[in-house]
Amino acid sequence: MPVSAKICGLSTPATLDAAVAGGASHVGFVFFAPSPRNVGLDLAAGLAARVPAQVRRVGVFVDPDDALLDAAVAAGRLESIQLHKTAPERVAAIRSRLRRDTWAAVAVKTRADLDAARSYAGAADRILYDAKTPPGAALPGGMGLRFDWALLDGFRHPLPWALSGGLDPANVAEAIARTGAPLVDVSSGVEEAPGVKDPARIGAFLGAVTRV
Ligand SMILES: O=C(O)c1ccccc1NCC(=O)[C@H](O)[C@H](O)COP(=O)(O)O
Repeated sequence: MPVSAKICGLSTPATLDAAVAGGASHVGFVFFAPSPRNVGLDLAAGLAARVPAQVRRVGVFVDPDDALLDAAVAAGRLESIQLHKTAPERVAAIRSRLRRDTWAAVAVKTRADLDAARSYAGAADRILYDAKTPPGAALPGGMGLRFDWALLDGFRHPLPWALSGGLDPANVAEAIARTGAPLVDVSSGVEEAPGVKDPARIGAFLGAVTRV
């Protein structure tokens, strides 16, 4: 089964085009003002128009309100909603109201953190395992942090899932081999600076995934 890849935090036509050309299955647009990858509605609309039918547009949010979701879904023509720091009941309500493929991010540092994934069964369509960022960090994701992949050994995933956190062109093949991830997600590992994606690194990441 081929492994799918999401390139997250895209904010320019050139890097979006590199993700599409390299075979990304998903492209992510961040709607979170403190992020260096935040896209406004106009930018999201322009980027969304470049995405071909076979690639899914994912909006990335941190416990969003309905007004932001509605505006972003319309502007970015979002097919999937990725929710960080959002309680299961709220994830379920968003999924029910928007009727979109809905991902719940689970922040992982210890094995006990994985228990949170179970609470999203019936509420979300997919779990995104991501590295837990330190207390007080400005962002709950996109910080290039990795968690111990061995924590996933033997874990019974309650939903379809994806792996993220500190992935890059050099380690993604090992990550897939080690965890069996069906979908991998990257942001800072394909950047030259926070929020500045590098088309060559995007191509290298997707090439490494394709060769698995
Ligand atoms: O990327 C951001 O700036 C961001 C901001 C707020 C919430 C989530 C965010 N990113 C989520 C992602 O999907 C990232 O791809 C994931 O955390 C992995 O990031 P990285 O470790 O930098 O590859």
